[in-house]
Amino acid sequence: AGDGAARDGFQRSRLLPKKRQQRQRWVLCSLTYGCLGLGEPGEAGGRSAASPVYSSLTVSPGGDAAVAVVSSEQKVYDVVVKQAALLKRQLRPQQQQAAPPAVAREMDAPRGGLGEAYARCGEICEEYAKTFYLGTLLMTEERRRAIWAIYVWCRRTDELVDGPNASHITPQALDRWERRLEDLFAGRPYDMLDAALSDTITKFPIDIQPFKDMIDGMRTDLKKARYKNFDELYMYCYYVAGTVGLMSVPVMGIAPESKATAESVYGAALALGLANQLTNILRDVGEDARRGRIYLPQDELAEAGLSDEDIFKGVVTDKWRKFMKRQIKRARMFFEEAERGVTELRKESRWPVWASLLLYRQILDEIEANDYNNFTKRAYVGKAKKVLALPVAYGRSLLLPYSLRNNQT
Ligand SMILES: CC(C)=CCC/C(C)=C/CC/C(C)=C/CC/C(C)=C/[C@@H]1[C@@H](COP(=O)(O)OP(=O)(O)O)[C@]1(C)CC/C=C(\C)CC/C=C(\C)CCC=C(C)C
Repeated sequence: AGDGAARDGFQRSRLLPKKRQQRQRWVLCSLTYGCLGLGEPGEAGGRSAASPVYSSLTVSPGGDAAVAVVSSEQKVYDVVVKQAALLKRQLRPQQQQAAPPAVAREMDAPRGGLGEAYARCGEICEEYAKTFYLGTLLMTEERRRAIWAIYVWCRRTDELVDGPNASHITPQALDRWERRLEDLFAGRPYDMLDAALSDTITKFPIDIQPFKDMIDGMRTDLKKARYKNFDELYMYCYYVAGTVGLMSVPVMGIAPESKATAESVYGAALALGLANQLTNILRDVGEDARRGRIYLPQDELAEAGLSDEDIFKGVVTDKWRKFMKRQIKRARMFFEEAERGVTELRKESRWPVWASLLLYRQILDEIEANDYNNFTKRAYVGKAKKVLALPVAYGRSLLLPYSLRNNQT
């Protein structure tokens, strides 16, 4: 169903009436302006109504402005629209309407079965992401357990390509992982941790598509070690991190008092995932290069007069500093885009999101403080700064949703 919908989305975006194309383009501009090297609005080369925002927007042979090649942003935006529509209708996709599996019902006792499965998810989450885990403790029990279950599925998926057995992972293994995902969405979990997610999807309107897309991202990671331009990198970041934002919104919930559209909240969640992943990439340039990987837009590297060899050599030069400044600026734009959306989440869900946003964004400051040496130094946010971020995050979580301030929507 997810694949079909994605195809529909692709077709739809090619055939969008002009007005809708313009509206979508505006929304996407707000997510991407500056991201293609454009300056601030009003700056020379900045965003204007005529700015070519999409890297792959083309003009048809007849000269008629048309979206002949759909950009990654457009494709992802179609997913956002679909996810938002599902949430609005509080409709579960067909796979999720299956009755809870017998195995899950038997396991619903607080200490045995499902209770234990969720507890194990919590332990894994605490082990890998302590600060985030602490943040989830503020959420209602049902939401917290659901976020843990999603976290564990994402972590396991990531471990397939990034963990100790990564060198043995084949596309076939990912196909098997995807079949397992389909089974758990159909109420047939394979193991205890899958059972927690299988239960979660019966409680929240979570769609399978972002999960499938994450697996697709891992497939990309197996075969692709270079990204031609930001459009390609954008797609990769959506697959491995933007998807996490889309999976999380139905659980975190939009505040009942919020006047924001579901689309804009999903857009913000996507932006936060992208911002986190771009930051992760910038922090890990040296580490990735040692594995032969360069998750940076090749065309922008070339524009800056840099080559793969320069990355492998790992010497900080003025060219590198200039290149990095541009990349950091882009990542910060996505964080900014996400901020408004966090205020629209349910009050009790905001703290962990603010905490992760503030902490992850600080990694960018640390890269600057290291004079852009991300080849041999790992940008790291110290304990004191981490601790300080928590009350700041808490303070922000008390703020009124942005859509309620001065009648903004
Ligand atoms: C509150 C919160 C942050 C919830 C998300 C919880 C969740 C389900 C996380 C899953 C993370 C995960 C294991 C993803 C697998 C792919 C991957 C590794 C992505 C990278 C994460 C960090 O990785 P890692 O732990 O290896 O990093 P360190 O090396 O330890 O630094 C990513 C960079 C992506 C993370 C993306 C998010 C957390 C998405 C955030 C967006 C939301 C929660 C939506 C919030 C809603 C609005 C409206 C803004």
